[in-house]
Amino acid sequence: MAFFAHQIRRGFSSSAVRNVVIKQVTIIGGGQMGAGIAQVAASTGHSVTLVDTSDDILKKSIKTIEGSLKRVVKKKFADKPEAGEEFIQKVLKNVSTSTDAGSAVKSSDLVLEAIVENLKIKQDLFSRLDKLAPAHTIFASNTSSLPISDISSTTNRLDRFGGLHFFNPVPMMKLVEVIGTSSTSQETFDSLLNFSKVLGKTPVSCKDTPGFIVNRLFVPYLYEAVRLYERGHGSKEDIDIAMKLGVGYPMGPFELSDYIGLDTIKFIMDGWREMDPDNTLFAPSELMDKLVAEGKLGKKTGEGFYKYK
Ligand SMILES: CCCCCCCC(=O)CC(=O)SCCNC(=O)CCNC(=O)[C@H](O)C(C)(C)COP(=O)(O)OP(=O)(O)OC[C@H]1O[C@@H](n2cnc3c(N)ncnc32)[C@H](O)[C@@H]1OP(=O)(O)O
Ligand SMILES: NC(=O)C1=CN([C@@H]2O[C@H](COP(=O)(O)OP(=O)(O)OC[C@H]3O[C@@H](n4cnc5c(N)ncnc54)[C@H](O)[C@@H]3O)[C@@H](O)[C@H]2O)C=CC1
Repeated sequence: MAFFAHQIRRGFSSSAVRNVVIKQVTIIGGGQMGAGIAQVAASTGHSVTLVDTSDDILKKSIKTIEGSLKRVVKKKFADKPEAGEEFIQKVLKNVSTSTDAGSAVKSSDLVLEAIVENLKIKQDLFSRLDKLAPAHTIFASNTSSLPISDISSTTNRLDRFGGLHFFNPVPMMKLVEVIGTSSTSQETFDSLLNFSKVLGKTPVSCKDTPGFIVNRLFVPYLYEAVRLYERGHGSKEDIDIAMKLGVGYPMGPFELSDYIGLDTIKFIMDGWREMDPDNTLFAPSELMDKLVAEGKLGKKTGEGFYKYK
């Protein structure tokens, strides 16, 4: 019975199309995440089109991919530098770039969006692409915090829409959260799970709830670390050391906040507070607000909780 209910929830029907085997991938957004996802997809034999708003940005994306591939190859092909170089060239051949999302999606099995974390902009993008992509094409978002059902609501492919949430840095982090809404079909969900596995990642199944699994637990933790520091209960350095050596996290909460970007973390928390103002887990932090207002957003601006220049 439980199994049956699950199938209904995912919109399974006997006439539904079979699972889509994902070979051609369009990734919209060539920033931190999009470039990383493109690299991993191309490294695992997919044909990737990376889309952004300008050729200059796309040139930077390819440079990032090249730099990251060099780091991967240094380890993977430590004794065979020529094979390593061959691997890099092969991977780069699998990636093409475009500033025209509409044309790029026409031959795609999967359109994965990793653009700015703004609901309206994501909705507009998918609404436009919905009219241009083939019927079988699956749409997915890499959003950190927005409901997938809100992003998909402007399309007519609710059954072929899900979430694929990767982690930064994508080439190193093994997890992918696969998110199904109440309309995502079982076939779509399975295709996304399979795709994650083919990328060499470990997928976990998530509901379309705020922050899915990881961010729902981790964003309040990062904020509580800042509040603990604000209360004068520990220095930033000691809190970072404590979490690294006490529970084995690779980065302490202040290092990780700077790495992700304080604006991103604050944006997520502000959104959740708006939805649930009485939840004390979502309480603000004066220091976080002040640093973001001053443009001290972390590593990317040279200063956040720590200085990087
Ligand atoms: C969650 C809160 C809310 C956020 C909301 C938005 C965010 C999200 O929605 C979800 C997220 O992504 S949350 C962030 C998740 N990521 C983490 O927690 C990263 C934690 N840090 C680490 O795992 C390691 O420090 C790390 C792997 C980064 C680096 O390793 P190490 O600490 O050992 O330092 P390194 O010496 O620099 O690196 C060691 C070797 O790792 C390889 N590597 C690192 N970055 C790479 C990259 N980008 N590409 C390819 N290879 C890379 C590399 O082999 C490096 O060796 P070298 O190249 O010789 O240095
Ligand atoms: N940074 C992180 O640690 C993580 C971020 N995410 C999510 O991934 C998404 C992207 O994040 P980042 O890569 O960090 O952002 P980013 O700012 O590094 O890159 C976003 C890219 O999208 C491009 N872009 C914006 N609007 C566009 C449009 N309409 N069409 C084509 N390209 C467009 C921008 O030019 C930029 O290159 C966001 O939804 C974010 O919440 C998810 C996991 C981790």
